[in-house]
Formats: sequence, C-alpha cells, structure tokens
Amino acid sequence: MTLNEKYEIAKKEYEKWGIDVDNVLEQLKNVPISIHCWQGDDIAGFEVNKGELSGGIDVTGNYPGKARTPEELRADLEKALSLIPGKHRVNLHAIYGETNGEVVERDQLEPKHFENWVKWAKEHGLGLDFNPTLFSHEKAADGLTLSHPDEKIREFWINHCIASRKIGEYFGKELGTPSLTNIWIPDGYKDVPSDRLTPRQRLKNSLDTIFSEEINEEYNLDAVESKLFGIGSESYVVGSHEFYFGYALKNNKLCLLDTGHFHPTETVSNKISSMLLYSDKIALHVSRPVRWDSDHVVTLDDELREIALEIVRNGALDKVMIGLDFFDASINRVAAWTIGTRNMIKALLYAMLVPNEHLKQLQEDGNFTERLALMEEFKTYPFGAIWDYYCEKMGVPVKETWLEDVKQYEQDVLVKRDSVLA
Ligand SMILES: C[C@H](O)[C@H](O)[C@@H](O)C(=O)CO
Ligand SMILES: [Mn+2]
Repeated sequence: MTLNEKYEIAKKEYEKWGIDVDNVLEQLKNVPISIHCWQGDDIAGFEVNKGELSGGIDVTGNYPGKARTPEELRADLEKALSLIPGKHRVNLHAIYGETNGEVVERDQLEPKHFENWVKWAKEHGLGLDFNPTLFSHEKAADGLTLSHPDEKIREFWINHCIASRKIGEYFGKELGTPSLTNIWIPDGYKDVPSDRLTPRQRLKNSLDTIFSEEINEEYNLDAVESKLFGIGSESYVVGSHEFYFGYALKNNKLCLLDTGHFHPTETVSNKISSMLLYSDKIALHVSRPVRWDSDHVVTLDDELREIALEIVRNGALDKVMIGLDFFDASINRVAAWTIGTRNMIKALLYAMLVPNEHLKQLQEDGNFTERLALMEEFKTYPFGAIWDYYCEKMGVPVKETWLEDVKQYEQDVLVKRDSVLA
C-alpha cells in the first residue's frame, strides 16, 4: 500500500470527527520552529578570544565532527533543515558573530558582524532570532552579570544587551520577520542568600535601561527567560519565573519558559493557558530535563504532546513562539537537531488531529468518562500515516530514512573535521 493510500485511509478516521486533515497540513506548514544554532558546536561560538562554557550550563559528550567555523555550522544546519518539513527559523547567540579575526568586545558587537548570517538566511528563506550571551566571558566569571554589585560590570552587560537588540532589529528589517531577542542571565548564588531582593532590584533597573529605547516590534520582540537553578546557582536565581513573568507583564515583553527551568513535577504545558490570559505572546525553549535542566534532545513524550495540545486547543499557534533548546554532544549533532525538531512538529500535528472542541464540550458537560476514554484512544489513531504523508509532501525523508542521509553526511563531512585536526 502506498503512502497516499495509507493517508487516505487514515484521513477518513479523522474526518469522522470533523477534522479537515488537508487543512491541518496547510496550517502546520506555516508554524515556524526556532532551531538553536548552539546544538551544532556545543555552545562554543566563534569569538576570537572565546571563553570556556560557563553560566551553570553544561554540554556532555564528545561525538566527533562538531562545527568549528561559521561555514561548517551553516552547512550542518542546512543538512538538518533538509530533513525537517516546513520553513523555520535559526536562533543565534551573540558569540556566533563573525569579526574577521578581530577581537570585538560583546558590548561593541554590531549588525555588520552578522551580515553573513543574514545573507545565508535570505538564501534559505529562514527567519533569525537572537540572544545576547551573558556567560563564557571573564566579566561573568563570578556568576553575576546584570545584577552584579559592581556598576561597571552591570554597565558592560547592559551595553551588550542594547547592542544585541539592535542586531535583532537588523535581522527583522532585513528578513521581514521580527527577531525574538531573548535575554537569559546565569545570575544566582550557590548557597542560601542573605538578600534576595537587592540583586533583583538591580536586575530590574538593568532591564529598564536595556529596554528604554523603543524598537519597532515589526522588527524585534524582546523576551526574558526565567530559570529555577543552575550549576553553581542551586540555592537562588535572580531571574526567577515570578520575577520575569511580572517584569514581562508590566513592560509588555515576552516571558520565555524553558521546559527545563522548573521543578521536576511542574509542567510548562500547565502554565500556557494562564499566561496567555494576560500576555499577547509568550515564548518557549522546548527542552527535555532528565533529573535536572539537562537539556536532552526533545522526544515525543507526554509533556511535549501536552504543550502542543495547549498551544493548539487555545488557538495560540501565532501567540506562542516555539524555540528549541537542547545540547547533546554524545550523539551526531545534525541528528540531534533533526530528531528534536521533527518531534516538535509531530507533536503539533498530533495536537491538530485531536477533536479538541468535542473534548472541551465533554468537559463542560461533566462527561469525564468519555473525555478520558477519547483522549486515550486518540493516542493510537493513525497519526503516523498522516505524518509520513506530510514528510513526503514536504520533500523530506519519510520515517527513519533521514538517518541514512545523516550517516552519509557524517562519513563525507563530519569525521573528516576531526581527522584534519588530529
Ligand atoms: C544557550 C542558551 O542561552 C541557554 O541554554 C539558556 O536558554 C538556558 O536555557 C540556560 O539554562
Ligand atoms: Mn533556554
């Protein structure tokens, strides 16, 4: 039986529930995922004077062939994008600027340092998102940046974030789609603080300065990313969820939820509807915490499907900006991007193929038996046949055949990088 025949049979199963599958696929095509560049080189970046990875985050593994140059990273991203259905975005960090061998301090970065990325994005029909990098730098050595007691250090990081917003604005103007410029800082303390308020007051004041210049939201959207703890900030993080959700609401910014940044029993899926009651847009870093904020590659697990269901059932496909954030150096990095991004898109497709309005009505009617029964039965509806058809229709490999591409790329390209170095 051909993919099309399987698709037609599966489609009929969903049409019984009033689901227009062809229309679902048309919608899905237009949902961009922001793919994080830093999975490709273990968050190293291209600074001439690059620092060791810091900030309480960690990349484990030493799989061969990581990208070492902008050209290699873009080539690896192109390979991954060729295996992922749809048109997407690439998420950059400030440390991925290209400065022609010159040392450029982060508070001096300019749009011109990202011209090659914009040229590349235009060639590939991609949007670009951005992040100032407030880690892996001597001025972040003691784990404090925008909340640092030393005004000079705060000023440096404030200027870096101001420069970063201008780069985000440049991306938006050049590419015709607003860049999401997301600020995450590692600030916090290993052990119990004696004063939680003062650092938070300093962070608030720093952010007020950073955002004091209005930038047209047609070109740049600002997000702030909360965290619960990091390595070395186990007891206290200045930029907690409460801090940033409050800041975002009062200052009309996007609050960014990273799925690894909450207590293990908390779920981001459960937060989306509440936050969308008060915010026009929110942003996500979809990751997979194992035991801690481990940044594992995203798998098609219950929480990923629930996040997708919350986005779809709340009509929020244009209100939730979906970014990915994982970094696994124990496997082929192109495969990591491909697995994680395809899974995010699969989860959205799954959610769009559930009779959400019918299930809502069952809840309203207090019919919890049928609500549970159907939610469970839809987990084994022929969703895979629709996904396979979608991949073929979008011109990307069906099922696991993409793996052959990655294996070939590894032999042809990736392994040669390390042999050159050896
Ligand atoms: C590299 C990113 O800025 C980083 O992963 C951040 O988004 C985060 O989630 C830190 O835990
Ligand atoms: Mn994140």
